[in-house]
Amino acid sequence: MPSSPPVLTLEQTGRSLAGRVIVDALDLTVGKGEVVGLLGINGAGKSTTLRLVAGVLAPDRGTIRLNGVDLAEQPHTARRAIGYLPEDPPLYAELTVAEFLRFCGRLHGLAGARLRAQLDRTIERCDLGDVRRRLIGALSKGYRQRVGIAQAIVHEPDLIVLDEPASGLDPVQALKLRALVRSLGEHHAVILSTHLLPDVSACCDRVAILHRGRLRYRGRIDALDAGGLLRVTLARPVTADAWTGMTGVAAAEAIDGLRWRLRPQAATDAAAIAAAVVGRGWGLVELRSEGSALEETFLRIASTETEPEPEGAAA
Ligand SMILES: Nc1ncnc2c1ncn2[C@@H]1O[C@H](COP(=O)(O)OP(=O)(O)OP(=O)(O)O)[C@@H](O)[C@H]1O
Repeated sequence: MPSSPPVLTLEQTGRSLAGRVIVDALDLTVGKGEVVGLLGINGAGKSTTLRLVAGVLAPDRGTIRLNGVDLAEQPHTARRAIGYLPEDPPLYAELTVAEFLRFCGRLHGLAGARLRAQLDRTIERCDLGDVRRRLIGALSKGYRQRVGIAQAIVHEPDLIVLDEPASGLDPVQALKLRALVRSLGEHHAVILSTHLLPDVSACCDRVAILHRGRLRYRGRIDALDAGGLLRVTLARPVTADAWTGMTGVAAAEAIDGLRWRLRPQAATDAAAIAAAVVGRGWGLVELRSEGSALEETFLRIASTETEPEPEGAAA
């Protein structure tokens, strides 16, 4: 957890559109050096939240502060600290990658040697060197997403806002993109929206689960990873009592005589549990992860129709 004050602070932020409350009572912080994932099903309010954060849509209640500056009171100062990749990146198909990024840098007030240096740095960070002279309209979806991210970071903003950055990418491109987001999180505050659990597990430090416009859960990813369930298949039947006291087992539930669902005390306990089962001669047939606590939490929240659930760990 970063020790410096948050780059982004939302306090009881909300917005209605067309007479309907779209997001409400959002309380969230994002600090330098962390990636926060905003997770939610289609229509949960992720894009609306990010539009508010990026300053392209004004909240009608609550506040949003960038480095302590109220986005509503000083929009120009606050927005200088933001880089935004919307769901549909605003790219100019008829420009080359370098031309487009130079144009974006100028819009953010960069010029001369500083602009050239930032251009080179951004192209290198986003791995766009091979295509810098190619027309954007001729690029693959994966490269276009990278150009979208490049335009969001060319001015070195404190806060990077990414709306579904991995959407529509093949698995290889998605992996590369997650690595890029992870690296951006080392020096910036990053908030990204997604409905993909692997995105959150792979590149976020914290997750905020949004459902029907309200934040229903905020917590650290490592805390959720620690609670993942294990499914164990044995060659011989054992009793529930037999699991009691085994190092690393927090709870055990029988699926049938030979299959068990275990909750380990920590992710690293899976190896210890496997060793203990083998040591007891129970005939270990299989031990595998059965969905993470993140998945469990997300699916539980996403299946609620009306009343908000109590919040999980506060971020
Ligand atoms: N300009 C608007 N006017 C009226 N309703 C809107 C407007 N923009 C968004 N909405 C509604 O707000 C809700 C949340 O939309 P939003 O795009 O923020 O969700 P999302 O979580 O990003 O969804 P997705 O994953 O499908 O992109 C939806 O029901 C949407 O129809």
